[in-house]
This record gives sequence, C-alpha cells and structure tokens, in this order.
Amino acid sequence: MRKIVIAGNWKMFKTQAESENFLSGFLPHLEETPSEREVILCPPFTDLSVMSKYLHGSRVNLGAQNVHWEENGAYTGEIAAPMLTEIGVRYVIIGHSERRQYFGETEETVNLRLKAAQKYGLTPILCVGETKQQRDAGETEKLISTQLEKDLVDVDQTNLIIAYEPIWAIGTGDTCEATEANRVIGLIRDQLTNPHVSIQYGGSVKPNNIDEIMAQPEIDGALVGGASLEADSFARIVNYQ
Ligand SMILES: O=C[C@H](O)COP(=O)(O)O
Repeated sequence: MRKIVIAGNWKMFKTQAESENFLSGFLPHLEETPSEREVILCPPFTDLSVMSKYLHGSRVNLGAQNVHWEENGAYTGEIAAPMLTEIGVRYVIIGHSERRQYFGETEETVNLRLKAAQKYGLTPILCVGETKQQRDAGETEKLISTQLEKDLVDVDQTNLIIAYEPIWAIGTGDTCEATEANRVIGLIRDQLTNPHVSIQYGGSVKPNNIDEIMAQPEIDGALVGGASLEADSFARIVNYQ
C-alpha cells in the first residue's frame, strides 16, 4: 500500500524561535487533514530538538536534511543517525540536489547514507532528478535510471521514500507539468523491486498547483521547499483537495 507523504524541507531557514512560531500557526490546520496523510517537517539540525518536544503527541513527524554513514567519529560538521533517532527524528532527506551540487555528494556517498539511515531505523527520502541541460539533451530517463541503480545498491526498498525533483523546477516557480512528473515517476516505479514505495514530486510545489499534482495517479506526495516555510501555505498543501 503506497502512503501519501507530504514533507516540508526548510533547507537553511528558521531559528528555533521561528520554528516554534511556525508550529503554533500550523498545527491547528491539521484538524482538517485526512488521517492517512503522513506529514513531515525537515528543519535545520538546530531546530530538531525543540521541535521534537513541541510536537510530542502530534501527528507531525520530524525529518533531518542529511545523515552521516558512521555511528560516530572524527567527521567535523556531520551528524550521525543515533543523534537523530534519540531526539525522535524518523525520516532523513538524502541526496538532495543541493547536497550533490554544493557539497560533493556522490552516488557512492548517497548509497552509504541510505544504508546507514536504514540500519539505525530512519526512513530515507532519496532525491533524484535531472538538470535543465540534461532534460534538453533528452537524458532525463537515463540519468534517473543511473542514479537509482547506483544509489539503491543493497538498500531495503521496504523502508524507503523517493522524491523526484527536477533540478530546473527547484525554487524557480517553473513547476514541471503534473502529467510529465507523473510520467517520470511512473518510470522510477518501473525500476523498483518494491511496488509499494511512495514517490513524491518536488520542485516549486505551491498551494495553487498541489491539487493538480496530487490528482496524478503515480504521485504519492510532495517534497516542498519554499512553500513549507509559511504555516498557512504549507497547511493548504497538506490539506490538498
Ligand atoms: O526539497 C525541496 C525542493 O528542493 C523543492 O524546493 P521548492 O519547493 O522551493 O522548489
């Protein structure tokens, strides 16, 4: 059974005080949210602990934006899975294009992070997607297929979420046509061994396009950046029609 998963990726936005302010405006909206929808917030590491306390007993789950593959060690600037699980984090975004583009993330490190997340009981949200140049060159399918093939070596597909995020649609307002996102997500699904993996779309998801996106049969949710930073806007997305 594929679950509907709506996740907000706050990237490098919001202090602790701002995160609490967001939650006070956002949580009341969840009374309208159908119970089968999984709602996740992925704030910066510094917000996780205070948000975990605030969210105790609520239906919102917490996700981190990265995790290292070792349990501990001399890895300045990194975070280990037990540090996340101890404070109630259940999900982790891995292989976001911003990590791949700015911080040297490779298919090999993505694969290591995926396996470590699963080993410690976190559910990874693996991001894949093509650049504008790759799309224009007709390489979308090949690129995504290669990413999946390399990222998913020895990864357990029973504890996995995938997000299709065309890089050209991230933060640009230039959303991928819903039917095109549906087509690519269908291709991703064809390459998986487990047909029950939830596959999200991400890239300029907004209150005004979420209904059309979620009406597509292959799309099981959304990974939302900018529009998850404001309580009313993210609530409208979570409560799509
Ligand atoms: O992880 C989220 C994506 O990068 C999408 O960001 P965006 O909704 O601001 O385009």
